[in-house]
Amino acid sequence: MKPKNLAIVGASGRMGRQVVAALADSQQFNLVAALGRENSEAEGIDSGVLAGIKANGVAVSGEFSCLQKADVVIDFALPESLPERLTWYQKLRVPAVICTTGFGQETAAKMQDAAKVIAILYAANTSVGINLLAALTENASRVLGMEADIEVLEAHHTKKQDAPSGTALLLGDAAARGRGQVLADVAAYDRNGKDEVHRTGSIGFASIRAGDIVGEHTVYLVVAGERIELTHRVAQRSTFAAGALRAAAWLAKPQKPGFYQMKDMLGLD
Ligand SMILES: NC(=O)C1=CN([C@@H]2O[C@H](COP(=O)(O)OP(=O)(O)OC[C@H]3O[C@@H](n4cnc5c(N)ncnc54)[C@H](OP(=O)(O)O)[C@@H]3O)[C@@H](O)[C@H]2O)C=CC1
Ligand SMILES: O=C(O)C1=N[C@H](C(=O)O)C[C@H](O)C1
Repeated sequence: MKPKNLAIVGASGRMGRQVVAALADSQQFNLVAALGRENSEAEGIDSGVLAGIKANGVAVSGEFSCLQKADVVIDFALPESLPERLTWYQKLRVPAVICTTGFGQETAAKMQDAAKVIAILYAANTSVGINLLAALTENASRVLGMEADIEVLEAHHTKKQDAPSGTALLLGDAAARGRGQVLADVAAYDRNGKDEVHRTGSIGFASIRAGDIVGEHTVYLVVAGERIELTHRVAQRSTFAAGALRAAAWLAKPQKPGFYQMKDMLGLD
């Protein structure tokens, strides 16, 4: 099959560099644009060199109009400018795998609007294992019902800017759905100073930020006398890059405009 033209947004970041490195020997994709923040220190530097591989001839740029060359984009940039980036994807009709976490309701609504025009796959975590864990969590929560206390613990590196992680929210959402709740109604993010430290039926979140932990998540489902701990650990960031490329290949098949998640690609529903 003819290789697809791929653009990476957030090319200079920890994850962007992993994606660029993973493309070095790709038969599936041609890297056609490596985008980032305007006036970034990385602007003009070869994205291959930045990624620690040999030069690939694609320099980091802040010029989003070059997305017109792309069949699909993978976005691993930060949440602040995600609304503007979504406007570009929509305007240039480029399907997008969005991997950014830490954005609010308004940006989430903007993503749903864009998905009326283009295909968007949103993945808070592109690893296959986490998406299986979400399915297991939903199932366990369904079986245990309101009898279980459910808590999500996540651990990440000290450079991570959002908490709880997008993945913790994905898992909390799966747990809530499993027992017929809406996460926003039952989430407990901060218990410090609260009169009622644990509310029955709540889903609690706790975050660790330490050293260079790539990404670890555990869902606790605790009933009287026993507990289940569903844990996933990522050993290296290339796991996320591989998942994002798999999602991009699926989206560029192409898929119809719409909002997709990893579970759609993996056939988990
Ligand atoms: N879905 C998943 O599986 C995963 C998701 N993530 C998420 O991906 C995001 C990035 O993580 P990580 O790579 O560690 O973060 P980094 O801080 O290392 O990288 C962020 C990147 O975004 C760029 N950027 C910042 N602001 C803008 C902007 N306004 N426009 C375009 N680009 C911008 C930065 O450019 P510059 O260098 O110039 O500042 C940099 O290239 C986070 O939200 C993280 O939670 C992370 C891992 C896995
Ligand atoms: O910022 C990170 O590093 C990660 N972010 C994602 C999240 O917020 O869930 C996914 C992964 O755990 C790594």
